[in-house]
Amino acid sequence: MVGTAAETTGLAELSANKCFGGWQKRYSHKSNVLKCDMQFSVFIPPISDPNEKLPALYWLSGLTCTDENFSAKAGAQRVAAELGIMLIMPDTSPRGDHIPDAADAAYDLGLGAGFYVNATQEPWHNHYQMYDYIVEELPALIKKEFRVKEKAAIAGHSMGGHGALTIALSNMKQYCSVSAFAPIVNPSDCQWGQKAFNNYLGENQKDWEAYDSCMLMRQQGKFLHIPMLVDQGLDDNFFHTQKLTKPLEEVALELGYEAEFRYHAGYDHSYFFIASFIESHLRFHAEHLLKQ
Ligand SMILES: N[C@@H](CCC(=O)N[C@@H](CSC=O)C(=O)NCC(=O)O)C(=O)O
Repeated sequence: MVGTAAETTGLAELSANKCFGGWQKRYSHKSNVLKCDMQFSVFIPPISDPNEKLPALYWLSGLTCTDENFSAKAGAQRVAAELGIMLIMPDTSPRGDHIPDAADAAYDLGLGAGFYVNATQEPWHNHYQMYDYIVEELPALIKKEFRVKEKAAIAGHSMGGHGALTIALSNMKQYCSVSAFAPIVNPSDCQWGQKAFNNYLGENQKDWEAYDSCMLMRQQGKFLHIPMLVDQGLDDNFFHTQKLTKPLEEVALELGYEAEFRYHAGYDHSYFFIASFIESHLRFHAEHLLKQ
């Protein structure tokens, strides 16, 4: 189907590499939401029945990443091919010379650090609408260009784990399952999150609650449930300082929200950690994706 609606979406294929019987591909397109050209990567598993809709998993990457870190480093394609899961890997911020960046080009604000929020503050709000891009614009494009099942799974790492959890907890009917590696779960109470939220959302901390997993689980988790898996390395140097994983587990325990939190001795914050456990995340999501 790719290419048939290229004129209307501005979708262009940048690269295609055969991989485990499927295809690793990269596309660019015009984003109306972010007001810039964006790139994203996909892995399309080997397809036996072209009429069947593919189960799809969105992967949200962390600070400094593009759409390419996960496809190059996580080693997810072999198991995604076996399970027949399509992987969709967006970029982490709007891109281009006209896009505002941190004044000092800091790695934790601006380009590569969109935090999956809809910014309300100058100079960010005109382009930094990553929440709407991930929840609405990109899925609409994917559904137009590929045959995918109605509900997707969503996963991510660190800032991307925060994105996956907040998006899933706010849109439990759109996603079938969520998982995260070393997610920032309480951004309102750590340096990375406070810096981003002060800049993108302003000083009123009430406006931060819609993007804080702990707060969202308290608000939504009493009434609704989405299957959740979280992995955390115990040698992760950001574990305590950036409020990764543990505060959300505490809320889940308090509410009786069923979710699996796993801690792994010796693992750090890197893609080596992700590569070590990505297979079980894919199998976890496959179970829920294939129920549709
Ligand atoms: N450069 C920074 C840390 C940057 C970093 O560790 N980025 C992680 C995500 S951290 C949270 O969102 C990452 O995925 N990097 C890309 C990679 O391919 O490893 C520092 O020096 O502290």
